[in-house]
Amino acid sequence: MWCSRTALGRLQRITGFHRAMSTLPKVYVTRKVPPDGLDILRKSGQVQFEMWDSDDPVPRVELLKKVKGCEGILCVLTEKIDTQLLNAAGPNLKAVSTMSVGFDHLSLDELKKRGIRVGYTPDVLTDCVAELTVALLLATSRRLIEATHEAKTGGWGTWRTLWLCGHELANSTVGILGLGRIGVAIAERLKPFKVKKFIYTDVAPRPELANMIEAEYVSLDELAKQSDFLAICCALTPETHGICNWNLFSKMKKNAIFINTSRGGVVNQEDLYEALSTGLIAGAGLDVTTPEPLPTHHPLYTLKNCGKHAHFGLGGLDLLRCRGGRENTKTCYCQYIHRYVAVSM
Ligand SMILES: O=C(O)[C@H](O)CO
Repeated sequence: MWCSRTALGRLQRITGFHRAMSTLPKVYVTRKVPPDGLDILRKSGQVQFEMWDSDDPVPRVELLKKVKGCEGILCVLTEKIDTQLLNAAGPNLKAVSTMSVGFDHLSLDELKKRGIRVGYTPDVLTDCVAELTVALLLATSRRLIEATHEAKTGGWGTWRTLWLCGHELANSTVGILGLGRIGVAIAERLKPFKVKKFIYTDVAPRPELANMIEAEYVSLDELAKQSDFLAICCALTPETHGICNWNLFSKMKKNAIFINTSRGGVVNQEDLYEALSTGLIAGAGLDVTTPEPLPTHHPLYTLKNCGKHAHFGLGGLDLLRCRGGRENTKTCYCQYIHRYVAVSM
């Protein structure tokens, strides 16, 4: 059902001309978004919109039908905004806005070619992803998941000298692949654990960010060789797709802990499995995988040294986000939808 509040007087002030409700630009919202955000869209009087009112993704066939003739699409990261979808939407489409920090599900070249404006939500998750990365890093290096399992299944026998010994952050070198806001936020949180050195790699040095955490720029090879803990924080792009592969793992230290909170696609999972099962690296903490969720019979689930958070998948971030700062997140979403309305006109 298409909904709108015409607020025609306001609309006339903004646009300078009268537009009947039926001619208001159509926006398709591909997922249930927070009510406050939706209210902004509703009250703007600038658009009529329809929303897929569910927490589950809209089926592709339905999506292709619904976007037909729309001027705006407000989507989330499960919707591939590609040539097929843009063709289905047709020439009216002026703006696509995604409620996500990552935008690897958008075909940017195609959008650019068609002159369609793009919005996304940088910053809204910086703190929660940094917290989640630290949580995964500590859980993996301190073997919390393994220890809980042992305690619950009777494996906790007498005290043994080296049983379940973990890996210490104190005096360690922490590597960051892809230094952006999230990488900086992770380093800021890890610093009090007495980390000796932060190193990073990216397409080019980023001195303004690196200075904030006194991080040294190194090559990818050096990052692999020197890191005791390696946090993957890069965006998924054609260049980073599968960048964490055998070549990288084989250069890492045997005691290294690998943490991925970016996108599953940056990791070659077969290579990661080999690296973990043969003891090439000590452990991995994964928030993201390919696919999501990872099938329950996946080999990674059989490994003790793989602290997978992936059964939460991306929902895991939502969970933490709600715990960590619900109000703040709501505000950010609303600002974002506000921006969307501005962009769509
Ligand atoms: O890109 C994002 O916004 C996050 O990965 C969602 O959880």
